[in-house]
Amino acid sequence: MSPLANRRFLKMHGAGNAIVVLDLRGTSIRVASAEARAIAADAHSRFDQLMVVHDPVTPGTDAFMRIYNTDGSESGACGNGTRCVGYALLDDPAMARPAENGCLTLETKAGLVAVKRVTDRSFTVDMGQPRLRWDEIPLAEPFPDTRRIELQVGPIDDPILHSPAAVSMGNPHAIFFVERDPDTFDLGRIGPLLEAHPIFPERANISIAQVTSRDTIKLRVWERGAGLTLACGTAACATVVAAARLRMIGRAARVTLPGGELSIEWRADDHVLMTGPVFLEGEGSFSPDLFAGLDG
Ligand SMILES: N[C@H](CCC[C@H](N)C(=O)O)C(=O)O
Repeated sequence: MSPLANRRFLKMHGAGNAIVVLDLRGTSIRVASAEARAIAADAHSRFDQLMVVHDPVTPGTDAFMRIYNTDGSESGACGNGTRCVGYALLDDPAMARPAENGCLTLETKAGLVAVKRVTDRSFTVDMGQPRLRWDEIPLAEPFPDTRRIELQVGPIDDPILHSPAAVSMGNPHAIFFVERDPDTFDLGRIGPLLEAHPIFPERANISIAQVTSRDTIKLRVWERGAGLTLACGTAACATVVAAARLRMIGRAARVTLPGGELSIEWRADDHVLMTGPVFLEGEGSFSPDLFAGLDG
């Protein structure tokens, strides 16, 4: 039987991004991709991202966090999920442990992030520094200027979308800036075509953004490994960085997504701060049946 059977999880969302939080600290259990897919497929534990909390690896950090998408793939970052983990490790009766001045340092395979409570249902995450060089994003070709890369959708002489910005927040993002409402684009059709485009050796999250003022952006996202979601924290961060690099905004903006609003600031020290809501929907435990017949 899977060691995940009967383990407790929190069902949450961050601005509509469906998140499941699982605490595996004190165990050597690792979640296999097939197990993550099985959890995502279950109505009670369906998620856009599964956030798994493990014992800390690097001294001075509070936990190591593994992040799984709906398709079982792993990501180095998840902004909305990190806020939910902040709630779980600071406020959940079973998961909470004392934290230095209410701030947690979490490690992922992409680096360190820090999360703290702002109010009982709002958290701020220091998402670290954006990665802007082509080989850090990564891209398959050496674009010297990643503020606009050569990629387009639609007829060569009249593209529907073209020249996206490329940014990594620990995970790869391509952001198309458009003049009209992002909702008028069929991202459900365009997203999967671009997610797996050869220019993105690790695939990519695909965003369509409209800068609506010097400090407001309307954003729609097709997420790598999860599809259309109601919000994507790292995409919001990547979009603010990209828009600031293109001088379309200052260094801070309110980003409106279908599931809610996130406040993003690209601080002068190059760290990107994201503030947004968390919602606890409930808790549950994984039925053993979920993992029946899974190999490995
Ligand atoms: N799908 C993303 C991970 C989750 C990002 C998103 N949910 C967020 O809040 O940042 C990826 O594979 O890079």
